Amino acid sequence: MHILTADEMKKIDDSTSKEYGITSEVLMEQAAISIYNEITKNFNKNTHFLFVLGTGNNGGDGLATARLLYNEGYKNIKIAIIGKNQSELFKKQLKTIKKFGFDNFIEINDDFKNHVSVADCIVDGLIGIGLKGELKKEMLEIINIINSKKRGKIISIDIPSGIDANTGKVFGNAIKADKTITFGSYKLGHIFFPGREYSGSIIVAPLSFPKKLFSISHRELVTRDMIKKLLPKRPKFSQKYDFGNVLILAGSAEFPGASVLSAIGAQKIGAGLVRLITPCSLSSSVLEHEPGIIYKSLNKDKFSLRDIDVISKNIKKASVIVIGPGLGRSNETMQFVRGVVENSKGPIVVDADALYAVDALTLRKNIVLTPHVGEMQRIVRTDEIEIRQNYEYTEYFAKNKKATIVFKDATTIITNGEKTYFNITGNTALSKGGSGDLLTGIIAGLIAQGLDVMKASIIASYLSGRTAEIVSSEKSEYYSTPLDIAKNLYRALLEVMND
Ligand SMILES: NC(=O)C1=CN([C@@H]2O[C@H](COP(=O)(O)OP(=O)(O)OC[C@H]3O[C@@H](n4cnc5c(N)ncnc54)[C@H](O)[C@@H]3O)[C@@H](O)[C@H]2O)[C@@H](O)CC1
Ligand SMILES: [K+]
Repeated sequence: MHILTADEMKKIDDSTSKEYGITSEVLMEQAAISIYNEITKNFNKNTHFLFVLGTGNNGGDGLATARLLYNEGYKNIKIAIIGKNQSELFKKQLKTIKKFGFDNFIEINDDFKNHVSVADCIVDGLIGIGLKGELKKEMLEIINIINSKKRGKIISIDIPSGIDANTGKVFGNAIKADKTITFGSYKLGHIFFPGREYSGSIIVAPLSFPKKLFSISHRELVTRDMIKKLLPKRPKFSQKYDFGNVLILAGSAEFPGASVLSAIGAQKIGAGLVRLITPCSLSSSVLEHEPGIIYKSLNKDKFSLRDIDVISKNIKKASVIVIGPGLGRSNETMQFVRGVVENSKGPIVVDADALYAVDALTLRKNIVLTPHVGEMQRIVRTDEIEIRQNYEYTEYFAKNKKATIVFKDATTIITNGEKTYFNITGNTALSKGGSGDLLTGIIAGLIAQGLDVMKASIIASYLSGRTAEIVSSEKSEYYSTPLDIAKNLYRALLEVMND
């Protein structure tokens, strides 16, 4: 599913009406019917509704929904309207609902708090994708009153009022919805925090927008359907060399564990051969976890440039190289990283400590960088808030450097600067040392099976996140470890395969 900016949505709306003859009135009626259907699934005719509406088309959707409910015998409906400049569609909807006999409009005065507290369901149609700048004071006060409500549910139309549809940022304050019903497709504000949290559960009502118009956006959400289509095939008539050869250059005396998790990740996702080379010896821990991993130690503390000669055959044979987990950041090791990248033309996953060498590397599209927030912040030299809420930085960097980036965060961004995918599976079970090393291994294991770096990164991000959700539903997000996730990867895989 494509993910849109507010402008892209407006363009689609415009084309649907001008080129395809499905007018904004029709779309608004469809929007209202979809909200009505959702409401009537969950609330009966005795429900006390309060519609809190602005005077733009978001408010117009609210008026049309209230009218549908009223017309079907939902009698306990109050409508509060905030603002003066009514859009044309809002004006029409106001006339229409009055024609149907509805007249229970309430004022925003001292009584408003009481109306809010007795409502079983508040429908928020204050502002949708037309939000401009910081919220006006009156709007802020209303949102504060609604958010301090102790009981009942809040449903937002299109996007919680106060959330910027392009970034997910809160403009002053925003409605904390239990559910949001949006139209056509997700907006960026639904999938980036804090907007993602304020939206509650999200329902996308398709309306009659022609599907092909959505290709206006180069951004997509990673979904299970997508993963099902992308998973590499495993033909029966095959052998291990058909599933690729992963070379993992990782670990140091100080950080031995990371390399093991990467190797396990590559193997458990189906790579034919996984070869792990570490500077120091950790044979018992590798073999304990997975005897199938081919393991070699160079019997030293850390990698340095001259090790390239020792492993050059392995570099040549590899279908993909992983470099970085647990390497350490000494100058010698950074030179080693550069040497490996310069000595290979194939795909490389550059992670963790190896990311410290990025400035000195000549990148290319088949090199994947997998930074977390701190690493990304350092790579693009900006502050944390900017980088987490501005996917465009990441896209720009990928385009400029001609690399593929997997920016690991609560909403993961996977981009080569031309196409961008957002993954929203996962939870805090992944906010632990080691989960990045595992992800890196999974990405490499998929590349080894013949996928391009973007596809491999999309699948790996989805599966590791989904496995974290499955495992933590039994063991909690506190308890679940990267090794638990590695060992349970098959459950997310089977879920996709059997879907
Ligand atoms: N785009 C589409 O394809 C469709 C849009 N529809 C609805 O139309 C909405 C967009 O309508 P509009 O473009 O009229 O815009 P909105 O109704 O989202 O917002 C405009 C209103 O918000 C107020 N406002 C904006 N910024 C403010 C701020 N900082 N402080 C206080 N008030 C502020 C404006 O004064 C105006 O009243 C969508 O969110 C959706 O609900 C639906 O009817 C279905 C089809
Ligand atoms: K809204």
